[in-house]
Amino acid sequence: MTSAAGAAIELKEISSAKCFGGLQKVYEFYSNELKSNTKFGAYIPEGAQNKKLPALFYLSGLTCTEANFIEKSGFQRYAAEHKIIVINPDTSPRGVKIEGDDESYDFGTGAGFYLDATVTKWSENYRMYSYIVKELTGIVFSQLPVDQKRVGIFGHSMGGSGALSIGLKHPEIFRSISAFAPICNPMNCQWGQKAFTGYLADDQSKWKEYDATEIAKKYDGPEREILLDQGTADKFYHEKQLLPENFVEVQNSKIKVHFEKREGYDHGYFFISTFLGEHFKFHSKHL
Ligand SMILES: N[C@@H](CCC(=O)N[C@@H](CS)C(=O)NCC(=O)O)C(=O)O
Repeated sequence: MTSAAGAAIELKEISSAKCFGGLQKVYEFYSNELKSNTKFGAYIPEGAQNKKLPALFYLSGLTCTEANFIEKSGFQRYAAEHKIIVINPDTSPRGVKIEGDDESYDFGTGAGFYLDATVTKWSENYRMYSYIVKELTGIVFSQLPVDQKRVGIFGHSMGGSGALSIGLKHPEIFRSISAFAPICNPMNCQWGQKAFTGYLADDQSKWKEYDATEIAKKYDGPEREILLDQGTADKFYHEKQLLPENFVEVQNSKIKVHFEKREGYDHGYFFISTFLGEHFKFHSKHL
């Protein structure tokens, strides 16, 4: 979808609250990609009335809706300080009732994995990749005061996988990338193998299209510095669901990874909120 098409989509404002001088909003609309209603958060700092501001898209992890990041991270303080609009979508289609979509926390509802499913049962609705890259960007660029030339992406866990893969696949949209405890090499971990088998069947060439480490190996776009934070007490890191070292190893002349291991931090929002300020500083420098 282009931003012109995005302009025609009607957004319903679900809530709006003043926060650090700006407004934390939640919008809902009917997504043509997800064939269902979907919500997203939009934090608009003070000052956006007069000029267009840079924007950051934040992708959440397994089990999250748009609410987790809005309510638990405290990001609004940094977005207000750096004057950055923050957009955060849901993690899957909702309310579409596909058999099996609620059987586990790591597949189906709350676990869209930011890909376009090819398996028939899921392919009508589970199109989170196209939703983010085409539809949501089209809407945001046409309806919110965003400077399209200054847009970055970040995320957590499954959303970190989405941020790394979408950011590297679309350097023309996203100029800066960072991630908290991302699933870096989904083809080689249980979460990823379960999701990719379910959504994409056995075609490994399709899997590679959504695997950040595989995408990085082939990356030939503009030079990118990536900030990657990983807590050392993260149980999913120890269970080898995240595999950040595999991604770091692929660094080349085009991709430089700032890999920060954070002593004693786990996988949750206390970890995210502790290092969020550094991520905003990082994006602000690159946008
Ligand atoms: N529910 C799962 C873990 C899922 C999980 O940790 N999700 C992370 C993203 S991967 C999250 O952000 N959860 C929501 C929250 O902490 O608010 C479990 O019990 O093992």
